[in-house]
This record gives sequence, C-alpha cells and structure tokens, in this order.
Amino acid sequence: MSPNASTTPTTSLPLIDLANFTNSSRESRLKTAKQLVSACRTTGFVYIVNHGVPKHELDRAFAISSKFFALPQEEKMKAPHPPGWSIHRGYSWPGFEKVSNATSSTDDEAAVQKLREVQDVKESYEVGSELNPEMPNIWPPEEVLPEWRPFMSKFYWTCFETAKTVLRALALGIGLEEDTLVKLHSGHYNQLRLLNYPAIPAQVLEEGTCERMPAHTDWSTMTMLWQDDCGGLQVEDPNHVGRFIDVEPVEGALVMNIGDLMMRWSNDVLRSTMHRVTLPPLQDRIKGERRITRPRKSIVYFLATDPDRLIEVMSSCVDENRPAKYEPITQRDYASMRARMQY
Ligand SMILES: O=C(O)CCC(=O)C(=O)O
Ligand SMILES: [Fe+2]
Repeated sequence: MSPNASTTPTTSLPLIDLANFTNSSRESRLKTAKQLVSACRTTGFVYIVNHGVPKHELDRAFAISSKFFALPQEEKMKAPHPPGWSIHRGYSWPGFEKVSNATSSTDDEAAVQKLREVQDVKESYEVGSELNPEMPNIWPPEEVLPEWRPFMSKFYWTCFETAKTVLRALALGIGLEEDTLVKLHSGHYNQLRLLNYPAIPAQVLEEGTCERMPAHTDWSTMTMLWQDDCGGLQVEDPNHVGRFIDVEPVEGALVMNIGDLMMRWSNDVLRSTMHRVTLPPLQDRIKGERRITRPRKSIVYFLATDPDRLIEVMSSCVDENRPAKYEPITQRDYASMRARMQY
C-alpha cells in the first residue's frame, strides 16, 4: 500500500491557548487544563498557541538549523551520531536512522535488513543537557558553525520552560497536584532534535521506495514539535485505525503529543498516537517535471523523566473499573525494555 493511500485531507486537531492557563483565573486554568487532557485522551495530539517560546528564538532555531544542514557533508560528519540505539547525540546522516516501532527484543539481523530495505530520507541532529552525565553532547568543532553550540544548548532550556507549563496543565487536568509530573523531570534527560527532510521526488514517497518518517509512537513522556510550512506530518485517526490525518502547519503553534511513557503512567488514559511524515499535502509544495517535494524542517523536543525515578500509575487514573494495568517502573528499565530497533 502506498504511504498515502488512506489519507483524509482535513486538519482536525484540537487547539489549546496556553495563555488561558498561564495568565488566568483559577477557573480558566482548570478549564484549559481539562481541555488539554480531553484532547490527550482522544487524539493524543494537540496544537498549542501562546506556548511561551519566543518567536525570535524559534526563527533563529530554524535559521541555524538550515545553516547546519546546508553545510557540506564532510563538515556535518565532524559531529557524527555514534552507532547503536543507546546514545542519541550528534548528526545522523540520511539513511543512518531507521525509525520503527519494533523493539530490540525482536532484534535479529534479517529483521533489521528487511526494515532497512525502505530507507528514511531524513537527517537529524540530537542535543541534550550539558549536565546529562549519561549522554554527553557531541558538538561540531567551533569553526564549523560557531553559533550552533551556544544557541542550541540555551534553546534546549527555553523549550523546557514551556514543557513544564504543559506538564503542570496536564497534571491539573487529570486530577493530580499541579507539580506531580514536573517533579519527576529535572530537565536533564530531554532531547532536542533538529530534523531536515531533503527535497525528494514525490514519486519515491508515493511508491514507498523511500520514506520521510514511517509511522511510530514516541518513547517520551511527551513531545513538542515545531514544523515549517511544508507539511507532511500525519497522525492516526483515533476513530479509524490505519487512516491518517494531516497535521497542517499552523502559524505560531506547536504540536504537542503524548508519548508511550506517559500513556503507561496514566494507565492508558492518555494516548500515545501513531504518527508519520509523508508527502506534503498541497500540490504547490511539489514542483517541476520530476515532481520534487519541498525540503522540510522540524524541531522536536522529547521529554523524559529522570531515569531512576519510579513511575507509578497516576492515582487519579485508577478506580474499581480501571485497576492499575502496570507495575511501577523506572524510565531506565522502561527504555531498555522498549529500546527501538532503529540502527
Ligand atoms: O518531523 C516531524 O514532523 C515528526 C518527527 C517525529 O515524529 C519524531 O522525531 O519522533
Ligand atoms: Fe515522533
């Protein structure tokens, strides 16, 4: 089946105005928090406006990202992502990473080869906290792009400020003390990911010979994403397995989604939804006789709890009709159990 075979052309994600949570009455805060949780229970994906990351910082993040990905390959290769699935830092070149939902427990050479027959045509750069002792950052030499390290290491923390507000709203909306979720996230275990999907003939995506990013769920507690105006991100329709809905770029909005760890934490009340990146939905983004799609950039921020903090199913998500489905687990144990067969 071609990756676009069952696409609906509508944009139908809920939109949350975070200003109604940050600068607002108690009543409005609670109402917004409940709206957010309601969206996360159904689609697991929402747009958030007035999210607090300043526009000038986002513009600069996209500009610096474009500058990095436009460098000659040998310059980008001066900060290579290490092999294997356990470290996520530095530059991954097109074809290096293969996203999938397969786990390392099914990891065998034949299965990896099969997945790799269809390459992911994307490149990325992963950045973490400078104080994460387990995954040190990998930076290009300063002369390659002097602004890269100072900007990205600061932008990482700008994103975390917004993430904390969203975590507070989620906690309040799901019936917990407001700081319950924030308390388990020191911020040092998050991941900032700059992505570039190069221009590519539409036909190879239509035929499924290559993919931009195949359908997957995120490993995080939650994810925030900014995309340029190309489009191509899609989420699975909550009412229709296998059908995907376009997440059209919305000016000024981030896209937030629930990850697998939060789904487990919430006793499956909040949904970690399948999503993928495929052809841009509008034909004006595909040009010329060879039907080349526009390149696409996105910036993703994955949130993770501190690795040794115990994740126990949220008390407000358990009752006699919904007993706790999961044993308490640390993020570390969960991550090794769910390690993805990506490389
Ligand atoms: O680039 C995008 O829009 C999606 C990225 C994504 O889903 C991921 O990195 O997990
Ligand atoms: Fe994702």
